[in-house]
Amino acid sequence: MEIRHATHPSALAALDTDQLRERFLVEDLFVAGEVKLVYSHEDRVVVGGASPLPGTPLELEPADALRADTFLARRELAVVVVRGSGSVTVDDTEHKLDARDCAYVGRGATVVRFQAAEEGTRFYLFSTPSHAEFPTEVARYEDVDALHLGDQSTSNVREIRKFVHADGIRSSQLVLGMTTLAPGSVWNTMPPHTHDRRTEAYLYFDLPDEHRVVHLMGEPHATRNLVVRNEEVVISPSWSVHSGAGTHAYSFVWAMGGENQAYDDVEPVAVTDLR
Ligand SMILES: O=C(O)C(=O)C[C@H](O)C(=O)CO
Ligand SMILES: [Zn+2]
Repeated sequence: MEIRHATHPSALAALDTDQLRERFLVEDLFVAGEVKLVYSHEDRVVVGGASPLPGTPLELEPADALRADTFLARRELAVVVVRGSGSVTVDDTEHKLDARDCAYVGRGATVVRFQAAEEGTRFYLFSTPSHAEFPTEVARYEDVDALHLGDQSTSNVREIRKFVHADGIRSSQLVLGMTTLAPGSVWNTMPPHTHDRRTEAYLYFDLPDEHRVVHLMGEPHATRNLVVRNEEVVISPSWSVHSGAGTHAYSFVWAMGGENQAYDDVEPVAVTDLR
């Protein structure tokens, strides 16, 4: 498991492009036949990718950094299928998942196993510390209500689906959903925002290989950008704006952990105040 330390916002100005990417961008999360994990000290979130080959399941193992016998001894986990289809087995129960479906696994589950039903299946993992037990649940993409946001004139028509949240699948602190841009729309999260009480990670997916998302981060008065490929993650500390424009439409999984689960507890930043 890779470890990433927390960053004070004042450090940002001195970071060159490579250093900025090393701290906030997670590349190469999906490697065939492997589970890859990155532990961030920003709210102690873990992002990961499980990419099993058909017929060879992969298990979620505890890592040294957790000092625990099982990965979920003191944590909770959400799993989203970003490519292909398969299943997640939690202890003795197998949950079949299609593309874009989400499974929540609560604290205390001992065995979590990923199986691919087809070549190229990829499971995105997001985990936070947990101080209470909640049951394992599955949210099917098609069954989750879509919130329609944005406008064609501002190139940000998009659908937001909340999977794990205060009024959906219950959790200790984890909140997760998915946003999909309409064809021709490119901007997410406009106006951008910060949320001092939560760290957030965006996993961009369904972006053609020859396209990129230019993701804005940093304090609103001093933004920096990360050029992001398909299936890469940006970690946004609580002080960082997060918003992006693609050279093509795309989807992303947004996931948060921290002080509260209030989706609306944000500090919006007017576009005209961005620098
Ligand atoms: O496009 C959007 O707007 C989003 O998806 C915003 C995210 O849900 C978010 O940043 C939640 O804090
Ligand atoms: Zn946010």
